[in-house]
Amino acid sequence: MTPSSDSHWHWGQEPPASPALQSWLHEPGSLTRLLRRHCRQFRVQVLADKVLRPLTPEQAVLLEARQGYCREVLLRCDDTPWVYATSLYSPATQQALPALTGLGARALGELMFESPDLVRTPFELAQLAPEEYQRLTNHAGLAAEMPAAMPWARRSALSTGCARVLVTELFLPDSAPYQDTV
Ligand SMILES: C=C(O[C@@H]1C=C(C(=O)O)C=C[C@H]1O)C(=O)O
Repeated sequence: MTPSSDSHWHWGQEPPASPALQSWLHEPGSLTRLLRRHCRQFRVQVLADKVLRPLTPEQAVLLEARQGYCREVLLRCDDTPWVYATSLYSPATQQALPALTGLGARALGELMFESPDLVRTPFELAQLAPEEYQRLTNHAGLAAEMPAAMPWARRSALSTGCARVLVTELFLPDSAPYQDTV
């Protein structure tokens, strides 16, 4: 499952009402850096790092390629998974930025935000439907309880030189700072 290209995720939804969540969803800097500021111990848990072949038609359009790579992680703060993230990129990007492959527990954000020429596209937002959330929790091995409010995700492409990575980040329901009520 690769949410950035999964047609079950309805991108382009209206932003949520909570100001805290709004500010997290629109944070333009490195999310890794922001998360590190909010916990004692930050950890990247790699769920998958794989070649996508063949691509779905939507992935092929997003990547402008016939095959691609997908890294799937949980960003854990003091061991609690706060963010589920996927990164999709093409073979051309892999060649332009070979360090992308085999990053292991090093955060992709730390690699990309090192580049002074890094730019990102405007964020698209999606709120998960309960069945999508259930699918994802099964897939990622997360606690399966249904949250009171469905979580929000954002996606944006990060580019540096010829490298372009489509990053999708889902803010998991927990006692994280972005869960402040309105
Ligand atoms: C894109 C960033 O990096 C984060 C780290 C990721 C990883 O290590 O695979 C994936 C997505 C991001 O949430 C960031 O820090 O902004």
